[in-house]
Amino acid sequence: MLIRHGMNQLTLLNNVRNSGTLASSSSAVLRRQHLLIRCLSAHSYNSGGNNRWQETKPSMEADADNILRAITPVLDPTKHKGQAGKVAVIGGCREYTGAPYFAAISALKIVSLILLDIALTGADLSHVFCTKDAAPVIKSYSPELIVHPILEESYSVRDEDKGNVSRKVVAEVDKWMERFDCIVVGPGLGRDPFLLDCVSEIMKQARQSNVPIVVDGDGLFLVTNSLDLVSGYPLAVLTPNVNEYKRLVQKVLNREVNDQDAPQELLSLAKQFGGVTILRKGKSDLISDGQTVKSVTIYGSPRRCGGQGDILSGSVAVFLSWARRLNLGAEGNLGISTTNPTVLGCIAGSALLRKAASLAFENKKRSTLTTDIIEHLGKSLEDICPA
Ligand SMILES: NC(=O)C1=CN([C@@H]2O[C@H](COP(=O)(O)OP(=O)(O)OC[C@H]3O[C@@H](n4cnc5c(N)ncnc54)[C@H](O)[C@@H]3O)[C@@H](O)[C@H]2O)[C@@H](O)CC1
Ligand SMILES: Nc1ncnc2c1ncn2[C@@H]1O[C@H](COP(=O)(O)OP(=O)(O)OP(=O)(O)O)[C@@H](O)[C@H]1O
Ligand SMILES: [Mg+2]
Repeated sequence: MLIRHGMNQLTLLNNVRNSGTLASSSSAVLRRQHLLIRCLSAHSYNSGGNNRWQETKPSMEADADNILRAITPVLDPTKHKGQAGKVAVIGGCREYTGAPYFAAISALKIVSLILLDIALTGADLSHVFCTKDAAPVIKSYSPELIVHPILEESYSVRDEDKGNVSRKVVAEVDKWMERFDCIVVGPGLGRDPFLLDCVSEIMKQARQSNVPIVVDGDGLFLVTNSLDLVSGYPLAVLTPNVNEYKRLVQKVLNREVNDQDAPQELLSLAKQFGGVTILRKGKSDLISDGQTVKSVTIYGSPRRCGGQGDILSGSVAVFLSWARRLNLGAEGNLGISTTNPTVLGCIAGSALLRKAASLAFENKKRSTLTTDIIEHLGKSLEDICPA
């Protein structure tokens, strides 16, 4: 019965997707999909209630599989380059070249999964803006990524040149900004003060252009020290790990992390940030936009190899772009919580990564590496959303 119910939902969603873009679908189809999404979001931890974490924990779990099916576009032979989504990663410096690669290649792999002919359509989908030292290394990992060696660290710029160099860096990224569906700021960015100043300007430009921003890694270090960069921006997503979350709570809520009431604390943090979406990574991933809290507890992997967070940030960038295109809530009759594309993107990204990590661990056990998990992203999506 459960299987049949799942298949009916899948058929419904596939029908919706096959009927073309949502904009061109009939309003009846739209309403059906909205109803489904509303059902998916019916159980959540809402800011209005007095519920406590312990009481609501089971019902907070997002129906991640159905959300993934709802927001993943169908394989479409008519799609041309760029229509599947374009993501840019701002990160990569002398110390870290793996992190931006993991984020960018994950985004590219997921986007490619909905394109029939990657040779014709897959190029130019995933960009990396990094320092000059990091660029040749990142390029050598993958010829499919477009790598821009434009960021500068303090050691390579004289004080008197900093103004000019900064303007050049920002203009170079801005040239591309309109083409991106989302930017990911921070994987392997490092913490050089001059570089971070330039990245602050890039974030301001993205915000001005209404481009969603996923902030991870050292981007969170930057944001924790300059809250205004994302505060009140509904298209911002923060993806803190345990340390990054601790620093955010200390800075914004002015107290230590309280694990006894994790959902309420996350809700307060997102609210205090003016409605940005925060994905708190951990044994289970918790997601809040200040209105609602959802959890993803799908079994992942017991291996904690570095780089899984980077896969997550690249994946969230793609899924939130797809969710945004659905224009959920356009008819104004939806529940507010999980119709937020940034929340949907986080749920989908988290679920996909955890499933891929679990598949990789089945094969590689203790020797599982981040690259093995990336190899399983395709199967992980295929299992939920068959082509
Ligand atoms: N293979 C790679 O290239 C990887 C790089 N990563 C990147 O590594 C960076 C750090 O991420 P973590 O998750 O380790 O972050 P954490 O916040 O857990 O930092 C790790 C430790 O290093 C210290 N630290 C880091 N940079 C510092 C600096 N410039 N000055 C002083 N202290 C510093 C922190 O205070 C902390 O004690 C991020 O940019 C992240 O994206 C990770 O994503 C893992 C994979
Ligand atoms: N204890 C855990 N058990 C199961 N899964 C976990 C656990 N901790 C984190 N994860 C999963 O791993 C993913 C990455 O989280 P993690 O905390 O490792 O990020 P990170 O430290 O930023 O990673 P990175 O090394 O890429 O910087 C999250 O989506 C989360 O679901
Ligand atoms: Mg990280």
